[in-house]
Amino acid sequence: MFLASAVRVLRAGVPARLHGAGAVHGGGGSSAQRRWTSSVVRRRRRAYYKAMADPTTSPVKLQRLRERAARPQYELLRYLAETKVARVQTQEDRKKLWYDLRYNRYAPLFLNQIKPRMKLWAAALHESQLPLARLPEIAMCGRSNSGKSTLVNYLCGQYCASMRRAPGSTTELYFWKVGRPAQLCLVDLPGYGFAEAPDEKRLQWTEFTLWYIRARKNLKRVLLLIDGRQGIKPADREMISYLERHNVPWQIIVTKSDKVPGKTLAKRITIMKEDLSQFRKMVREPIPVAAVKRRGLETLREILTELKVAKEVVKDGIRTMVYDLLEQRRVRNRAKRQRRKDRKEALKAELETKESETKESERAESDAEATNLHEILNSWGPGQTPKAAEEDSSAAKPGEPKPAVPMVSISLDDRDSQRVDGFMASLFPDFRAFAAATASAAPARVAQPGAAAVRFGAEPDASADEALREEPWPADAHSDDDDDARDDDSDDDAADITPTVQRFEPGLLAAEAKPKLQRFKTSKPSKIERFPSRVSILRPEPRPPGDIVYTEDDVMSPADYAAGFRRWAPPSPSQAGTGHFMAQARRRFEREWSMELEDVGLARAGAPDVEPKLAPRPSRASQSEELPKMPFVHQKGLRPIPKDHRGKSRILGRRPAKILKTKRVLSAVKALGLKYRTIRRRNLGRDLDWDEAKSKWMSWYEKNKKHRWRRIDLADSPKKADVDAVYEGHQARRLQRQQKLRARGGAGTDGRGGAPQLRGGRAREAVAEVDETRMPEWAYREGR
Ligand SMILES: Nc1nc2c(ncn2[C@@H]2O[C@H](COP(=O)(O)OP(=O)(O)OP(=O)(O)O)[C@@H](O)[C@H]2O)c(=O)[nH]1
Ligand SMILES: [Mg+2]
Repeated sequence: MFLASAVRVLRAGVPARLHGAGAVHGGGGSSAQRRWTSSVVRRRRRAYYKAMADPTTSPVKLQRLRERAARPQYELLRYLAETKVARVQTQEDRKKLWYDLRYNRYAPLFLNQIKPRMKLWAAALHESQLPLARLPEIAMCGRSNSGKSTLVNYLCGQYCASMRRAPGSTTELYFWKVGRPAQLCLVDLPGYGFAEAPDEKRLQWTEFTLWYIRARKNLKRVLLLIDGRQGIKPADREMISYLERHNVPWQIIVTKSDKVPGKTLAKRITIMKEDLSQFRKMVREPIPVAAVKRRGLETLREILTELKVAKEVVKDGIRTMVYDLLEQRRVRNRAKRQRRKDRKEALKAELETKESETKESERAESDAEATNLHEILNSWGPGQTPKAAEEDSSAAKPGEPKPAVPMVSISLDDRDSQRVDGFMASLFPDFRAFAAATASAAPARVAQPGAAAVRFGAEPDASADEALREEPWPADAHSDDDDDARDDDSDDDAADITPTVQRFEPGLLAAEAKPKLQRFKTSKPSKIERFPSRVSILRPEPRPPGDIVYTEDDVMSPADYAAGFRRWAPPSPSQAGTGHFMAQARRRFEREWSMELEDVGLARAGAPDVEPKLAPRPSRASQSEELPKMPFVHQKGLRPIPKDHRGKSRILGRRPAKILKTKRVLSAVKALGLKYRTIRRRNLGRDLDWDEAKSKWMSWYEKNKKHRWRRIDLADSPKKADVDAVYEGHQARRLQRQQKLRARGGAGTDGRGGAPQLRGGRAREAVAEVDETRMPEWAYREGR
């Protein structure tokens, strides 16, 4: 009695009783209970430590012992008890679940949308088939049959991705856009490990999946799905180390939690946490979910909602939401470009103001000079620099003849040109004719803005003109250092008096008057980098050649071995065994990535990479006549294709599907379709029993849910109290039936508690009565 109650407490996994008044921590409960529990735990721990010390213990056994001895985290137990993710334990919970699944509408809130749309965007098995990197992507990754497609479906409350009991249902990368507007992309990856597919295909998708995970830039997170019943397997560890190596953020989702008792699940997750705490790219702790029971998905939805794309851009007082990564990037780049442009313009404006200031000051100086031009010309003598002339003029005696000026450089602007022209003409009568001749001889003489040089002299000299042409006019006679040298040169010219007159040309000056802002010219890149039109890849890394599955990071070095790390990886190649390395790695890869299947042992036995353990039982047909080994439907019937005739025979159909499991339909009612007959009834409820009315309601719901949601909203759903009554009725009838069977079976039971072995007419009777969905497990097993 006491033992039973203690077991019930443990099974229920109720934290209040277990820990608050707990069996483990003490306090509350009877002392006997406390002693009993702790001694069990102590015994288990002792067994675990002993097994650890023993080097011959297999890792599987060690793991099992560790799980038994582990103490589950209190928070986890609490979470499981609150969310009811784990296997149901009480009748009340079972009832509630049954009701929820049957009658509660499933319209989850995900990405702040009710039952968001789920649209297939692309199915890819090659780089060129990948969709544009427009949305943040979340990849579902895990071994085959771990429930990836199911999770994608149930997260959105839709049933778009195909799910199957057999592993290998997903053979391509499926990109599902979620939401309207789409805000997230869920990627359903094919599973690794054993799958019902040819080896070549399997390796192809594994390789492409690995490449995708490594190279996709907008992959925000990888959800690594672990089957709650099996825990982390070597293949999962390999995947984790792969993700760590390539810096991909990941987190673990423990699926099919509804199949594991709460306490076992809590222990398993506690151990998982302990083992995985060292990995730096694990973004969150493992989350248990039971997708088909719709439990524990809310937590995951919240986490994924954080990763959705929805950026707010406010411009000119208008708020816009951007639901696209590329658009986001474009907006960001545009803003960046605008900032750069603004900065450039500010700099330009600053420089212009500086330049105009200098120009102003120069003009002020030149104006001052121009007013004194007559005085200067009168005061300067030949062969003198203006400076010397100034010095001389101070010492010159009044009345003495002043020397002529060989050359003067004066800053002028085009308004002064007329004045200068007239002035020169007054000085030299033949100035105009000479200037016209010079202009026609050398028309393109470059004049500099803000500065004009005037040379005075008796005769125009061709050689001097040549010299002038060679020597460009100073760029800026007043500011640049290197132009001082040129000034000196012109002084030398002045010394061997070759005076010549150069006409000041206002037109040229005006054309060149625009300041050239050379320093703002940025060198443009020869090739403008654009977004790639289809794929975006983090690095332009080449795909690995088809055959290489392992790199040196994948192997276990002797140092690793000594430290006890990465025991699951193949050993690194040695001097002696280099040639065999790849073959060995491949073999190991194949072995480790094959998974333990839940209930398809038959398929496993036939799989090419595993030695068949059991010979398949010869069927009656094969005993009587020899069937061809590879039957193809041929023109002339079922026959194998002869090797040498390949290509000549016409294949009309595919090989028949491989049967993984045969399930006997024991319910005659169901087999004959009596209950679910399709005869149409006009009756809207009268004369129908509850089951019929309910199925009618459900079919009406199915028919209307797509386009007439409002009608459904307005209609009432079945009342819980009625449903409860029906459920109770079910249970009672079932019990009755079982008792009847037991009583009738009597001697016919197989000694295992009431599984009857009936023959002939009685068996048929029983078959007609027993509901198939409620049959115990033994009824499905092979050979019964
Ligand atoms: N009880 C239970 N069954 C589940 C759960 N999730 C998935 N399953 C079942 O597991 C089986 C496999 O599911 P899938 O979603 O096809 O698995 P998968 O990982 O996509 O498999 P592959 O595409 O072959 O890699 C289906 O029969 C599902 O009903 C769960 O949370 N609870
Ligand atoms: Mg799938």
